[in-house]
Amino acid sequence: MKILVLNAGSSSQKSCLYELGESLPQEPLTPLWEAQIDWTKQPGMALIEVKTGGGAVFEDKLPLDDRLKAIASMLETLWCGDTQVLDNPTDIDIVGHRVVHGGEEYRLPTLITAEVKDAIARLAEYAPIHNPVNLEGIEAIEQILGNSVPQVAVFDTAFHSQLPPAAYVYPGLYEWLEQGIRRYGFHGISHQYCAQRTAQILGRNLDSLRLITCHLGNGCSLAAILNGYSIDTTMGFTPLEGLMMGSRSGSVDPGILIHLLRQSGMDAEKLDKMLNSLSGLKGISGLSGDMRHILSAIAQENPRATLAFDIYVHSLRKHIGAMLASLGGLDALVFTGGVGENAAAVREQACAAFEFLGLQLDPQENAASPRDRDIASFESKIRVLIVHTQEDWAIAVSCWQLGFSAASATG
Ligand SMILES: Nc1ncnc2c1ncn2[C@@H]1O[C@H](COP(=O)(O)OP(=O)(O)O)[C@@H](O)[C@H]1O
Ligand SMILES: CC(=O)OP(=O)(O)O
Ligand SMILES: [Mg+2]
Repeated sequence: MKILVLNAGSSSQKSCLYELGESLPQEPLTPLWEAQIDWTKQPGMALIEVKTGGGAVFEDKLPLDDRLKAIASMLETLWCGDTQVLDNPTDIDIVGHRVVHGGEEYRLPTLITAEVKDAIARLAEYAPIHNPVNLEGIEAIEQILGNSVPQVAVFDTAFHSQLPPAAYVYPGLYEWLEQGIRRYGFHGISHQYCAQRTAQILGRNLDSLRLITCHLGNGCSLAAILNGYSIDTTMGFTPLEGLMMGSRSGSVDPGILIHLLRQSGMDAEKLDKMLNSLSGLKGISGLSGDMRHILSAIAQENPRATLAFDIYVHSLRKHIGAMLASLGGLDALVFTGGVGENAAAVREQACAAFEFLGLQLDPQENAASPRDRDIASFESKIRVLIVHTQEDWAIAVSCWQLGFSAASATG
């Protein structure tokens, strides 16, 4: 089965093609083809990068005015040119999409229909920098590949759909809950994949493990995972709550928002932009939301970059402490996402706060940032792992499990 995966983020559209046979391999497969469009790296331009399992590469630049055209150009490299891996677009059996907000209704991978698309559009109100671009990917496939290929939405909220009420009900008005204002949690595809991979790496059963998974990418969240179930998480009704992030504030006193709204000239749109796009590492450093830029500015003794890093670590430690309390103990702390997998200084400083529990990193292993490895010292009472998140692979597996093929879907 040939499975195309689209993972749309606020700044990029990533895509992979996997081929899966009749049984699921133990380890994630390397995609036959991988591509990415970066919408923000160069102002006014969409940068396309493609590589194949066979080592072919392709790069292109298109004006940003027509995003659909850029997506079409990216997908064409599947069946044309040096990166060709398919004879024909109709060779694609199924397309899987990461969809960030699935609300209360969508708790399982779901075949996309007009009704599902309406729900994704409706929920864009709560995930304004995510759901619209997820929908854009779905509509691009409809236009480029037609309606005969089945499309599946895999929701980032799904893994957290069994949180206990005390973790998902906000202590505001009871009516909030009746209106669907509750904690949903996000990055579920990544948290679930990393939990399963951790159990595999440790040679333990997931159903007897207490884990905290730290997804630290552009967006950042933690999950407290008990016996394979998410029982608490730091993101909430929207992907804005919790940890300090690249350009998002994470949790701030809601009184600040009331104060800002009362100030002349401040409205919901401006607040949205301020909290989602101009805050976090970017807002504090005044430089960038990219941890690599923050670390190099710290090396140049930039005081605002240092402050941004210190707040990031403080927020991370504090929220790990909260997840620890929800779990009542911990077998392994897991780092994933671009920052979690690569920034040794973040892991070192976060872990230092938990030495009193007998958690101890192996400093050399930590400095080397190895993928899918236990980096705790031999004596450590809590294991610490780096797991390379593979959301696209997890989406492909969900599609495979749904058991669709172009043949069965079209009868
Ligand atoms: N070598 C590195 N050292 C520190 N941070 C890194 C490194 N590589 C990537 N990052 C960070 O990872 C972030 C992106 O993480 P990623 O998981 O790819 O994000 P996304 O949420 O877009 O999927 C970047 O903003 C960057 O700060
Ligand atoms: C849900 C979310 O924050 O996703 P991302 O980290 O991709 O922005
Ligand atoms: Mg991501």
